[in-house]
Amino acid sequence: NGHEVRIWSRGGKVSLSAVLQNADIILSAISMTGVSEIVCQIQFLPLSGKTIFVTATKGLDPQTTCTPSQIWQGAFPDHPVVVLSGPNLSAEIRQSLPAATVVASQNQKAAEFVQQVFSSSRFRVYTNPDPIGVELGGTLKNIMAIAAGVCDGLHLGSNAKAALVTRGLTEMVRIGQSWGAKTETFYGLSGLGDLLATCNSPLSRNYQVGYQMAGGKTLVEVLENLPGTAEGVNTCQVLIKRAKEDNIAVPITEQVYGLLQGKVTPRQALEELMLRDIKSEYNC
Ligand SMILES: NC(=O)C1=CN([C@@H]2O[C@H](COP(=O)(O)OP(=O)(O)OC[C@H]3O[C@@H](n4cnc5c(N)ncnc54)[C@H](OP(=O)(O)O)[C@@H]3O)[C@@H](O)[C@H]2O)C=CC1
Ligand SMILES: O=C(CO)COP(=O)(O)O
Repeated sequence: NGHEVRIWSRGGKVSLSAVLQNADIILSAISMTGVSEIVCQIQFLPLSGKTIFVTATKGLDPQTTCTPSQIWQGAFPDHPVVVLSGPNLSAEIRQSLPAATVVASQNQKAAEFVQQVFSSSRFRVYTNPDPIGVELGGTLKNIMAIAAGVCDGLHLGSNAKAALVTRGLTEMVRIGQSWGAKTETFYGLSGLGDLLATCNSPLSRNYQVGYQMAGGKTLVEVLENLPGTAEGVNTCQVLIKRAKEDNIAVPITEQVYGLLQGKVTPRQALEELMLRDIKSEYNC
């Protein structure tokens, strides 16, 4: 959009301090494993008092189970933090194909500023006042995308896929409700929207993990050749721990966890889900 953009990565030659100097917006798109470390580094650097942080990471911190925006906000309580999340497969964005996304913050003015900065004829940006809901949508759908990859890898058909994605959304809503997110957020772009994109696209790394494991590869073999991060693998571990503590039913996540741990085969995971106690659609 004609803005001055400075990019930093740990392998580059520019210093983090020079890149951040007087920035209106600092957008972090690093994988979950690096978030706490970068937050710590930035805490010691001089920033403009007006800087807005935007976080695009989709994951949960293994130690604290915090979301990335909670980590940023905890470290920078006087700066607005905005979550950017949506059905945004990067290979399609790179081709200038049209896409939409959500920017969410407790600070409405900051969200509107970020919306203005990022909106273009190829990228339609909506604001939302529920950052935790938007963030959890993008994060939890990664587990469902692994399951969807398994479903397609086993050639289980369209009925099975529709059932999985729909029950996956129900599971995401249940977790979100327990963590203080708004239910309606999960029916928007950052929830259902991202779920549809990643559960149906081989471009999704998380989908690829499930698809290739259904084809007989181990997790280690899949990750060796995967381009980039499949956040769902770590998110699944963190969520299992947190769901146990909070007593939330997460049947699909449990089967994905068993699969990733090598404790069940894709077919066994399917059987477990199909043979659960029969119940009302409204019950978990
Ligand atoms: N908000 C959205 O709509 C979307 C969000 N995402 C999310 O964005 C995040 C990144 O995805 P993606 O770019 O595909 O992943 P990649 O694995 O391709 O890239 C991860 C990046 O994080 C950097 N990184 C990791 N650890 C550290 C660290 N300790 N210090 C500094 N940098 C670090 C890596 O640096 P290096 O190259 O040096 O290893 C790399 O540049 C994920 O959480 C993903 O889920 C993805 C798509 C859309
Ligand atoms: O979050 C994404 C698109 O919205 C990217 O999905 P993957 O991380 O599964 O590739």
